[in-house]
Amino acid sequence: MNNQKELIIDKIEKNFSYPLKQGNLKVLEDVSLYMEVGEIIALLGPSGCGKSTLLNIVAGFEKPDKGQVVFMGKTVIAPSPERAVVFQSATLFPWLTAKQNIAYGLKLHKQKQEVIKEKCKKYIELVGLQGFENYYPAQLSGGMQQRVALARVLVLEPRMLLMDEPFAALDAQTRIKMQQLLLSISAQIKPTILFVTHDVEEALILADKVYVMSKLPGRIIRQVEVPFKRPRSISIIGTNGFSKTKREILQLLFE
Ligand SMILES: Nc1ncnc2c1ncn2[C@@H]1O[C@H](COP(=O)(O)OP(=O)(O)OP(=O)(O)O)[C@@H](O)[C@H]1O
Repeated sequence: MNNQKELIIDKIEKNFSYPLKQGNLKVLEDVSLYMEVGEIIALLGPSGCGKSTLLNIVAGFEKPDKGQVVFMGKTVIAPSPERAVVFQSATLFPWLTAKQNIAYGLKLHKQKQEVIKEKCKKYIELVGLQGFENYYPAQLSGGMQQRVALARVLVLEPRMLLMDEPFAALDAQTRIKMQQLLLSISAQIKPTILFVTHDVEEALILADKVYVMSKLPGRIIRQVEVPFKRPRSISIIGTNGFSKTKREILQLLFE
């Protein structure tokens, strides 16, 4: 990774609308977002405020009406493995084992067999999937499937992870385990992460900064600095700083 202060995204995206039969639906308005290398940013806002749309624009799936996404000095014009996306549902290939799912992208990029073997081993260990390599997705729990989905993108060593409510479908206990896993991955390989959630606690556990969005059309109404240094653990929950920042964000959301 480059120096921590490098600007990774310079997003000067004025507006974004979806064309509908009954007229354009304005989804985003005057949104600018800046990220530094290794930083975790949470995008938090009410349902339907445009969080996923913003993430899709950064991923290169959608184009802004005005403005641009600049990533490592270049304008984003299409999706790239450098900006890997993790969705709420793991979307694994059901006919491939966990290991084969993880190796798939490397094979597609025509990597050498020994490189595939070495990288799969590294990332299977990183996400804690040892012993489950040869299981098929249907034989794995929801949390394990999300571990495979995470390893499948990490193995491509992207500069940025775009995560769209990746833990929202999991039960509360598994969700906490996955948050701990992401904190540990962040401490070990420091990927830059844009994380969409509508869970205030999740945003505070994971992020360095929380961008709070308004209702539709989505605008960024506040950038909240999370007052906890890294490495961090979920023991920050329940501290005074955590409760105070949570209250501040909830007030913004309900204003
Ligand atoms: N492909 C599309 N065509 C038309 N409208 C869309 C499309 N995708 C999303 N929308 C609309 O754009 C708005 C923003 O949707 P988006 O999914 O970005 O919100 P969100 O904040 O991620 O929501 P949630 O938290 O519920 O997932 C919503 O009103 C949604 O109905």
